[in-house]
Amino acid sequence: MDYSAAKERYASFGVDTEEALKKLSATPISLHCWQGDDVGGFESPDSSLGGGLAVTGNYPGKARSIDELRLDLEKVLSLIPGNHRLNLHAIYGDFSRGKVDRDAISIEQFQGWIDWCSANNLGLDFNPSCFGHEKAEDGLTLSSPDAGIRDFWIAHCQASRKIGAEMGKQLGSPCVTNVWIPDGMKDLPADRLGPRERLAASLDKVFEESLDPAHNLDAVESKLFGIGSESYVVGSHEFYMGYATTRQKVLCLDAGHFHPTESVADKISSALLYVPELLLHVSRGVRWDSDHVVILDDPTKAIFEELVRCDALSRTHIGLDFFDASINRIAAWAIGTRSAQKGLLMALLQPMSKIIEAEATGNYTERLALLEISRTLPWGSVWEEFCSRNQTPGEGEWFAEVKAYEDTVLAKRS
Ligand SMILES: C[C@H](O)[C@H](O)[C@@H](O)C(=O)CO
Ligand SMILES: [Mn+2]
Repeated sequence: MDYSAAKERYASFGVDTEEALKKLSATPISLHCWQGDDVGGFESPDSSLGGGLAVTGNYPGKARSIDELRLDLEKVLSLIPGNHRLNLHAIYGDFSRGKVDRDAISIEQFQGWIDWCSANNLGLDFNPSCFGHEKAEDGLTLSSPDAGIRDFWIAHCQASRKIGAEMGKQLGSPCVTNVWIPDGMKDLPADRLGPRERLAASLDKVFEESLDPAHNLDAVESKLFGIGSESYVVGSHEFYMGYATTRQKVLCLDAGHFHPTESVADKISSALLYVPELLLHVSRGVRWDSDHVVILDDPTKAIFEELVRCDALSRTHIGLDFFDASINRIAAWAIGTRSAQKGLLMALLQPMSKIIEAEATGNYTERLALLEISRTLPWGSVWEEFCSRNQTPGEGEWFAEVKAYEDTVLAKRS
């Protein structure tokens, strides 16, 4: 079906496709840099991941330097319609002028990224990297019983916020600086309270300096468990829900950080009542926090439906969090980002006024019927129109471009 026919079909359900396209266009997705090199970073050539994170696969062509990562990101951006952001971890700084430990990083290591983002019309988000470091080897950082270890990671997170604020200032768009720590225990802890008290105190120190929210927004991310923290995670959902509520921080919901049967979408409306803003890490856990590439599955669609139904797009920062080294990494980025955008578009195209009217009048039969009917409305034609208006390849075209890039660029990386 061509776009004008699709537009008419949607209009018959009271949906304005132009309005949906406008909203989709105004919603950036923050592309996570770490899909490009399996969360390696550029601190040292022999970096190890740690922190309960795992990347499997050995597909050829991973980015080995900042230049290669930027080249790959430029390719990915050409395959994704709209204007977006880059989400950088601290380990992706430019350390070519000499190693700087995490507690001493400054804007110096990140100015190159700011300049590149500015040239590519991208906003920038940031994350302290509290893993893959000798001071995180026992799996404890901000909640460690060792004050020296805590102070080191507090300094790293403080430095990261300042870098985030400078990124936001220079690029004219607030940087979301998201704190995630791996802290937890493999086996049953005797003391669950102490580490949480220490984490809250450490975070209060991290956030002590007030920074202009026009430049930096603080986010905190919970987790259910990781490899080596199966029995106890200090920064659990309840911990951060309480922390973000009492300190009015941005709450990060990672779709892989909950029990597989829990609905992340259902958490959105509750969290919005208590925290100022949300950060999403759109991800796909397969049985656990496996960080599979995002696809247009039901949990992903449900998250975007909730954002639209809660009218929460202006209070939500959408980021991605997956890393798959078993498939072409450029394709992984393109599939995941385009799927997130498609999920959002589908949600924006739902005949909500009719569905809400049915619900308000107690007509639950019509509500269910409309939800089912909306699944087969021609959203794909509206998506193709969005790609074409943004001079990006449509569904039938983008993969050939990835293949060509693999042959001409990735295959030459040994
Ligand atoms: C790289 C990590 O995925 C990221 O920092 C964090 O967001 C996470 O989800 C850890 O499981
Ligand atoms: Mn995450």
